[in-house]
Amino acid sequence: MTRGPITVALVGNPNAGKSALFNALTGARQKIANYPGVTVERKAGRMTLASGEQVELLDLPGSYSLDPTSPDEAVTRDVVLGHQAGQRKPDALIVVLDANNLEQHLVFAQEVIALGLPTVAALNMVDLATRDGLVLDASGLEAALGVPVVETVAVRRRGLPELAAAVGRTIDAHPDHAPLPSHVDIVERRVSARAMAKAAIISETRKRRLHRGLDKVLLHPWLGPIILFALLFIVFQAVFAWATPFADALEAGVGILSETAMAVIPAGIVRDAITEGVLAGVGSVVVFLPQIVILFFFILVMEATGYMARAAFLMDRLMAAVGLSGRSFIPLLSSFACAIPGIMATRSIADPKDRLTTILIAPLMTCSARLPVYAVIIAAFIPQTTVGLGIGLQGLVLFSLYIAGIVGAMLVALVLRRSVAKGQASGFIMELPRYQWPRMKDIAIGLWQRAWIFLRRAGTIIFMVTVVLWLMLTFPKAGPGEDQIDASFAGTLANGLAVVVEPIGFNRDMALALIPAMAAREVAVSSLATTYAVAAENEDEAAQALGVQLARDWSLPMALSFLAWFVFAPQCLSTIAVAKRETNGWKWPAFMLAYLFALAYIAAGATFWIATAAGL
Ligand SMILES: Nc1nc2c(ncn2[C@@H]2O[C@H](COP(=O)(O)OP(=O)(O)OP(=O)(O)O)[C@@H](O)[C@H]2O)c(=O)[nH]1
Ligand SMILES: [Mg+2]
Repeated sequence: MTRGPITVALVGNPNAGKSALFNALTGARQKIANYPGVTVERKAGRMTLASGEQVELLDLPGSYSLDPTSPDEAVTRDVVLGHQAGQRKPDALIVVLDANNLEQHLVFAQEVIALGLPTVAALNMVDLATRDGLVLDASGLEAALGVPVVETVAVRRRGLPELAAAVGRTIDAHPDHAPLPSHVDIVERRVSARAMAKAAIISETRKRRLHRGLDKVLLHPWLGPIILFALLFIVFQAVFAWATPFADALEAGVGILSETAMAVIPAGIVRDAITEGVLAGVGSVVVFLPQIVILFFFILVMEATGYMARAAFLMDRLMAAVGLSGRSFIPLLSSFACAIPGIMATRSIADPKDRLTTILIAPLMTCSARLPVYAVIIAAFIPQTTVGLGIGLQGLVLFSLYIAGIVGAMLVALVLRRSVAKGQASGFIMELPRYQWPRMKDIAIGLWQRAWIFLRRAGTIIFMVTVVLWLMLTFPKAGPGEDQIDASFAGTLANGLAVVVEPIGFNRDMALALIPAMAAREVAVSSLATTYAVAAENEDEAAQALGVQLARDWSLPMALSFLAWFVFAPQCLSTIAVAKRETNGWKWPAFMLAYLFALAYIAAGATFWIATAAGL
């Protein structure tokens, strides 16, 4: 039998080091990088076997299965099965395994070996395994897989002659290709991958074992989500419990500034602008700095330790259930800071409908700008009691608001994926980073950045909007016996809007806060503070904390309905603008605006009427 030029193909999971091996074996310069999905098409090169025979070597895109979920995986399947036009089935395969992720990589390796082509396994990246204290048994693995296993370090060219020799021997030993019937399904392959990976370990350091044990618990199908939920719960408890002394100190500081302004600035418009607008308004927002810092402290620690990637892994299943892929997790997670970077991060999502859905639900993740709004209302209306087990009621309510946003987002995604953004969930497998202790310096820098963003917002947009609002509340001046707010420009507008929001329990002052809050969420707090300061009959009343004034003027159902509104209401105008840029038009931002307003209206209304009916 005559053979054409012999073709050997490199296959394996993404990021196994196939392209690095390809370059080392052929002298080519294929792009390699430390993330999955670098190679997206087949590339050919020449390599020389020990016999001096020249063979064609193919570098293929990484793949998790011969049952492809993406176009690049389809390339691999077509080449390996000989379905590629103008290309024979390869004469041999080199399946590349990452020694550090053996269990995961062996799943696909078994599927490849079952094809029955002459196959050699390259146990790659053994240098990293050795560094981490993992020693593997290549010959044991060879017996388990039924194909030669050669240890390699592609980037140091180690094991390459041995690999080429093994390939030559295997081709000679298998003159024809008789596919083995394969009755093994993916679940069985996973089980045997786990057994083989375990059996292949000769020795492992305690640290590595500890990390694996940690993953067993944290990624456990039901224990993992419970731990994640519990952790988040603790975070929100801490946001209230730890922040209180700092927030009180800041509030006292703002109070002192206000008194000083009263004392040194002669009565008049300038003093009012400073005390009612800047100090009452902007000051009421700045006092939430501690809460923001504490929330981001936890987020940064979870990211730095490697836990956040595991949370994404856990969430993948939930996301798939609503038709989203785990790729949406990171954009949605960033949206907890702010929807703008979140929406921009959706660029990493390949599927356009997946991406659109993620953009549309990103505003439902509770951005940090909403934290002051939640915190001020909760502090004013929810008693500082515990509900047993030392669980604070205030933290619990805050946690529920975040959960309400997430649940809302999942439900909306479910609907969107069955209507305007119809599509199937695509699979998502990610490499999990190593666990490590967070570096305090990195955390400190991250916190400083978040704090600075918050303070800069307070000093710019929140400041400007509040001052404009103060002007609109102060003019025109009320006649004798007239209410200053009702007489003002802002009050006139608010009274108009109040007609629309009255059915959901909002009063004039709440309606008034809604419009400027479109510029930045926190402005809802500063505008309430400014409104009450302007409306105050005397200086003592004006000096009262915002919380006291809210508790006096609002009922509990009103407060709850205001909270419900902010869970769903569309975010700031910048978010809408980014959505327009990322979707190339006004259609989707308009849709987003409409559905979020509708949801907010319904949720706030339902909350108000249910709370009222319950006698709260
Ligand atoms: N330390 C070490 N690094 C390696 C080794 N082999 C590959 N790498 C690195 O691993 C990363 C992934 O290598 P690639 O060759 O791009 O992986 P690939 O399998 O082609 O990945 P895809 O094209 O995404 O499927 C790169 O950063 C390589 O430098 C190795 O043996 N040791
Ligand atoms: Mg590659």
